[in-house]
This record gives sequence, C-alpha cells and structure tokens, in this order.
Amino acid sequence: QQHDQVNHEGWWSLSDKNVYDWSSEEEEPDGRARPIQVLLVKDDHTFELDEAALSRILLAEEVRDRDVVAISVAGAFRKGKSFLMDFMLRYMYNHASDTWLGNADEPLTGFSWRGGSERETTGIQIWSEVFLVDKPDGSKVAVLLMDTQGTFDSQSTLRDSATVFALSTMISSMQVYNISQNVQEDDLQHLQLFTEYGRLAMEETFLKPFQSMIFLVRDWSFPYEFSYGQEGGMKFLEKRLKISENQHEELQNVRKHIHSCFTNISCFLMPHPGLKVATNPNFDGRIKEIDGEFINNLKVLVPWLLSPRNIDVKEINGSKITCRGLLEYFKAYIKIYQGEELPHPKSMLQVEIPTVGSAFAFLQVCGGDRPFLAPSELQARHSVIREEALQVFRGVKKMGGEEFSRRYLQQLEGEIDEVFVQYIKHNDSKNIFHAARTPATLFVVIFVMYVAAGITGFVGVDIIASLCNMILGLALITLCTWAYIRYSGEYRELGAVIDQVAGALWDQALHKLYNVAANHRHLYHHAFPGPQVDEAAEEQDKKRD
Ligand SMILES: Nc1nc2c(ncn2[C@@H]2O[C@H](COP(=O)(O)OP(=O)(O)OP(=O)(O)O)[C@@H](O)[C@H]2O)c(=O)[nH]1
Ligand SMILES: [Mg+2]
Repeated sequence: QQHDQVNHEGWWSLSDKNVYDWSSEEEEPDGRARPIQVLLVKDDHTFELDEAALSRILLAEEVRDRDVVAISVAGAFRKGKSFLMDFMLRYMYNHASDTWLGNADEPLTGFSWRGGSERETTGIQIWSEVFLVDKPDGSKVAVLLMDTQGTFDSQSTLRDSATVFALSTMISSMQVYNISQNVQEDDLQHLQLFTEYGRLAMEETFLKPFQSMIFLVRDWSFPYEFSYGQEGGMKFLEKRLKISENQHEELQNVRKHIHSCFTNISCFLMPHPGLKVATNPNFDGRIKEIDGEFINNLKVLVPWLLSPRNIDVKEINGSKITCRGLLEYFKAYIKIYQGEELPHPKSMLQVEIPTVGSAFAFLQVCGGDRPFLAPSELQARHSVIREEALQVFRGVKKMGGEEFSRRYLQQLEGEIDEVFVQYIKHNDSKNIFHAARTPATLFVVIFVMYVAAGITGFVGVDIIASLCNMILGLALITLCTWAYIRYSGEYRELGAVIDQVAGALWDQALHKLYNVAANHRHLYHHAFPGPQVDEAAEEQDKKRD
C-alpha cells in the first residue's frame, strides 16, 4: 500500500499534467508533451541550437534547480533508436504499475519512428516533459530523455555525425550506444573518433570526461554463446574490450581510449524483435506483434536503465549539474562546434598545414628564381621557419591525445629537416662555382697530365709519359661524356658519379693547395720581403670602405 503511494507521489508527480508554461499557444495547442528539436543540422552542414525551446524545457520552474539525469541513445541510423526511446517514455509515464508496457494493442508513440531505409530523426530531440524521480537516497532528480540523429546516413558528413554523437555524449549522463548484431571493430573505432572529437571541445580534466556508456547490441543472435541481457552482455563486452600484450597496437589503443573515456561501461544483448517489426510496413509498434523474447528482455532492459536506483546524475568535473547548468554547458559546447578552431574529424591531426607552410617559406627564401643564398644564412632562416612550423603544430587543436600527437610532432620535425636538405641542394646548385666544378677539375687534370706527359717524354721516362697520356685521354672522354649528359639529361646516374669524383678531387686538391700555401707562407715572405701589414688595421680599413 505504502509502496504504491510512494510511486504515485514520486514517479507520477509530473506525468499526468503538463507543467510547462508554453509561451506560444500555437506551438503547443493541446499542451501535450512531444519531442522538441533542440539541435538542428542545417542543409549547409552548420548547427543551430534552439535556445528558446531548450530553455523552456530546462528552465521550467519545477526542474531548473534539480540535479539532472540525461539519457541519450546514439548510434548508426535506422537501427531502432527512437523505437526503444518510446518504450523508455512508456516506462517513465507508467512506472507506477508493473505493467508499464501497457495494452498489447496500443500503438507505440513518442519520438517519431518508422520503418524504411531513409533516416528519420535529425539533430538532437529532447522530450518536452522532464520527469521528476525520487532516488532511493531521498533526492529528487530531473530525468531528461534525448533522441539523436543516426550516424552515417547518406545526407550527413562525418563531421555532422561526429558532432551529434559527441554532443549527445557530452550532455548525457548515460549514453546508450545502439549497435546492430555484434560489437565490431569499426563500432569501437567510431566510438573512439566521436569521443575524441567530444573531448577536444571540453576542458582538460584529470577525471574521465564522460559517465556511463551502455553498449546495446540489437538483434543479438548468439544467445548460446552469451545469453541475452546484462550479464551475458557484460561477459561479451569484457571479452571484446580486453587488452592484451600480444594485440596489435591499433587494437590496444582503441580499447585503452574507450576505457579512459567512461566511468562506467556496460552492455546489454537484445534479441531480434521478430520479422513483423523489421519488415512489415504497417507495423505500428503494438506489443502483440513483437516477439515474446524481445518483450521479456525489454522488461529487463528498460527498468535496468531507468529505475531510480540505477540512474546517474550528470556530473561535469566531478560536480553535479542541474537543469539550469546543463543549459549553460549545452550552449558553451555548441559554440565550440560552430566555430572554426576544431579540426575536421577526418584529419586526426592537422600535420600537413605546418609542413606545407614551412616548405612555402623556404621557397620564398631560396626557391625558384631566387639568387644563391649564403649557406649560413639559409641555416639561420631554417631554424626560424622550423620553430614557427612547430609552434603552429603545437597551437592547433589535435585529436588523438598527447602520446599520439608527439609521434606526429617527430614526424613533422623529420619532414621539415628533409625539406631543408632539399633546399640546401637546390641552393647549392645555384652557386656558379659549384656548377663549374666538374669541368674545371677535368680541365685542370687534362692540363696537368699534358704538361707532365710533355716533361716526362722529354726527359725520357716513357712509361710515365704514356701513363699521363692515358689519364689525359680518360679525362677527355669523361669531360665529353659529362657534357653530353648535362646537355641531354640522359644517364644521369653516371653524371652524378662523375660529379662526385670530380667534387672529391676538387676538395682534395683545394685542401692540399691550402695546406701547401699555409706551410710555405714563410717562404713567400722570405722571397718577397715587404712592409709588414698590420692585419687588424687592414680589417678596419675594409670596414670603413
Ligand atoms: N531488426 C530490428 N529492427 C528494429 C528493432 N527495433 C526497431 N526496429 C525497426 O527498425 C526500424 C527503424 O526504427 P527507428 O526507431 O525509426 O530507427 P532509428 O534508429 O531511430 O532511425 P533514425 O532516426 O533514422 O536514425 C523500424 O521499422 C522498427 O520497427 C530491433 O531491435 N531490431
Ligand atoms: Mg530515430
């Protein structure tokens, strides 16, 4: 008797009368509760929050200062999300009785659902009636039901899907992830992408950013492996989300990420509702036509989600949120998604921007038809440009977390250094002496050999003379070959070898020459004794000029 009364007083406190002061009578002529579109995804893929409508719901006098429980359903489109939501509504409205499922002939109404292959729900819809529920600890909380646009329909971009999913996860205290038949790796990957997209818009906290995640597997067809319901679901999910050492890094990362995002993770396996539900176009949701097994599990699922004992109050940064607070958060979050600062969810990290930027900066310094630049100057500019590019990278909002982005930072540094090496070569090729190095070296070799052959032949050391002649001939052939390669652009590998050998020879000879000159300076001074020049004074003269 008493139990009944509590239910009536507590649970029914709002259900049989409408508590909202609808500002516009035309909008809600009969005063009945209905789904309210609060988030709109427009044709040009921008988002709009209907603040007025949301305020009317969340700032109603009875609920605005109550702690809020927000329950949302999200997942791929056309998988029965709205259909399930309507059963939740029924539970909220009829909780007083054990027969909350109601009449077997009653059509299912509430959030709009239907059969067919085209999407139905768009944006985010909230049920206009917020339910007041007494928790076992004596507190009265406000329960908000939220239906969302299915992900991956053919009219939405990935960003649209990610935004709706992320927003609903950020706003809700319990997110039901509605998936079909199995938990596939791509389901987990999408969850990772969407939650990461959500986390980007939130402030960093040491707490897990989101609360309860309930994997709801629809049309589960392997009850002989894992039984329907929550227990089988938990065992199944545990297996799916297990992290082991010998797993590929990619698989481990997804699992670690999901564990790091939610305070509670659970799973429920739901049987198929029967062919009438799935394929009959005239099916209107009456229980009579739904498989008994589905109904039995529905009777477990909905109370498991919504019973006063099990609902979680929304918390952000560890503190409980009221309806009024939730409105403010909703407004703040949507602003971030409307702005430009978030990356596109497709490009997990915007690495290409700074790299391209840095290459472009190099181009302006020494690319194309710019004249030869002193190597030290190029090095200095490189350091500046590199630092700028890294700054850009650090400043851009990135998905994937610290560890992930560090790897990309290293990659970026590597790429910039590679670009730098390219430009050093490019710059060097503009040095006219550099370009003339090979023919000059060869000419010198030819000249030296010619003289050497002449002298040794004259002296009578024939064998050395013919050796010199042979080298001379070889150098001549090499020079012709080199000229042909430079002219025609063919056999470039051979050309590169010639350049290398000539370069080495040039460097060696220059080095030797310099050494010889340095060693014999005293001889020079001895041979041409002139007035001693004060080097410091000479320097100063130069500067004055
Ligand atoms: N196979 C199967 N079909 C279901 C289930 N629940 C509902 N349906 C059917 O799936 C179809 C789509 O239902 P909705 O609730 O409109 O689906 P939704 O996920 O909200 O779709 P969108 O709003 O377009 O994202 C309807 O014909 C339902 O009868 C289920 O558990 N399994
Ligand atoms: Mg829907």
